Amino acid sequence: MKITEIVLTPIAFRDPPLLNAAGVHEPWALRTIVEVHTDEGISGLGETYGDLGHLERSRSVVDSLIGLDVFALNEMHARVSAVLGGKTGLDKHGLTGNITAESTVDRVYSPFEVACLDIQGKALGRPVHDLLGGAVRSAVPYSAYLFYKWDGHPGAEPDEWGEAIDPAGIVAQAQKMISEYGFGSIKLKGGVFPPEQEIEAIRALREAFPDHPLRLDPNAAWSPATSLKVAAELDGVLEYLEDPTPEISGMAEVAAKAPMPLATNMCVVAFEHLKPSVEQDAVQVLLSDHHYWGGLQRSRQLGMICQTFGIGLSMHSNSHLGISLAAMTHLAAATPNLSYACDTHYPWNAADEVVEPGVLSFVDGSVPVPTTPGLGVSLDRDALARLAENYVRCGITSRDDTGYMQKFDPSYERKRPRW
Ligand SMILES: O=C([O-])[C@@H](O)[C@@H](O)[C@H](O)[C@@H](O)C(=O)[O-]
Ligand SMILES: [Mg+2]
Repeated sequence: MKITEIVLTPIAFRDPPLLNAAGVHEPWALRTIVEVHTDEGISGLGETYGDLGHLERSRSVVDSLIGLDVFALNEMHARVSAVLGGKTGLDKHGLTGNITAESTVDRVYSPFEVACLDIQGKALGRPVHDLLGGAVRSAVPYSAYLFYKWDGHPGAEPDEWGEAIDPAGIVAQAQKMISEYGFGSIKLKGGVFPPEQEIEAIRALREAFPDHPLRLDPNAAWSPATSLKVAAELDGVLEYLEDPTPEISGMAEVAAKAPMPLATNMCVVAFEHLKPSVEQDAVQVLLSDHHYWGGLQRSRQLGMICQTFGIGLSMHSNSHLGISLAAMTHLAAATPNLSYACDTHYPWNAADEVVEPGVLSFVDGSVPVPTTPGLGVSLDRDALARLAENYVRCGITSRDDTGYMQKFDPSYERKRPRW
């Protein structure tokens, strides 16, 4: 079954003013929707980043993939690598860590792989998780992903989530999200306020939700010494502490004395980072993410590597829509050692969905695994056209949380570590 055409559509969807260690989310989040068509009339979907650099790199490989068999995924990876020729991508916001030339290939390749698995599944009449070894769970648990936030974008009406800039606001946000989605675990995005305030927020969450596992992720905003102080304060409270400090060596220094496991989606983001991390025992839980670990099959291989070295497995998320949610759910369903509830930004962006309703839903904090052929989702063409129009009109071409924050606070600087 040969690839005859590939269509890449950049889109923009509304995003609330979520605060993080790099600044604040802009009013629009960007993604690219990938459609792969074949000579047998079967098409597949992928979803990836929308930043211009990534979009251009993705566009640059399209011609080399035309004519390829949709089962020839090793060859597809090799062709993407050959076209990119060692180019390395860069995230302006810097929240996804040390991107390398190899992981740039994996990032570009990923949505094409997902679309080909969607096609393979449709051709075989089997869901994508069957192509990954079969589901070991019928529903995938996700966590409530809390953010400090403003009540709305400056100059606009307050959004439905309201303000969250202190422990009471964070607890109220958790209550709303958990009552709507039923999540059974909670992650707080930190690195926004001085660590003492974020410790207070975690304590308030513990009091309000005595049985929910809790995580805190300051995106490397703390020095190793600050990280160890926070870790000692939150001993027995966190299931893991995510990226307290920059770099593998810094994480190793903290991990040697911290009472809880350390997790990352920043210092180990490419296969070449695994060896030094394992040698230094820097990370006890890895957050996988098929968008940058080279698609679903490579993420399964990552799962096996983690199992081999006794590293726990969780899943990272950026702002995303339903094609990504479907892919994440199939992958998590078919990854036996994925023992933590996955992250998802979905509640923040669900209002602008690009797939037809009915397949994906949250039941008690979990997404029931789709059982129909392929990913199980199809595009809502009207929504795609609307979101593509947003992209053209919104004027944003690369996510820039720091630049957006500086519009309101010109003295704001990005510092890592800040405390
Ligand atoms: O969207 C955000 O602000 C997050 O901070 C995101 O960019 C991170 O990549 C991510 O969710 C994380 O877990 O570090
Ligand atoms: Mg993180």
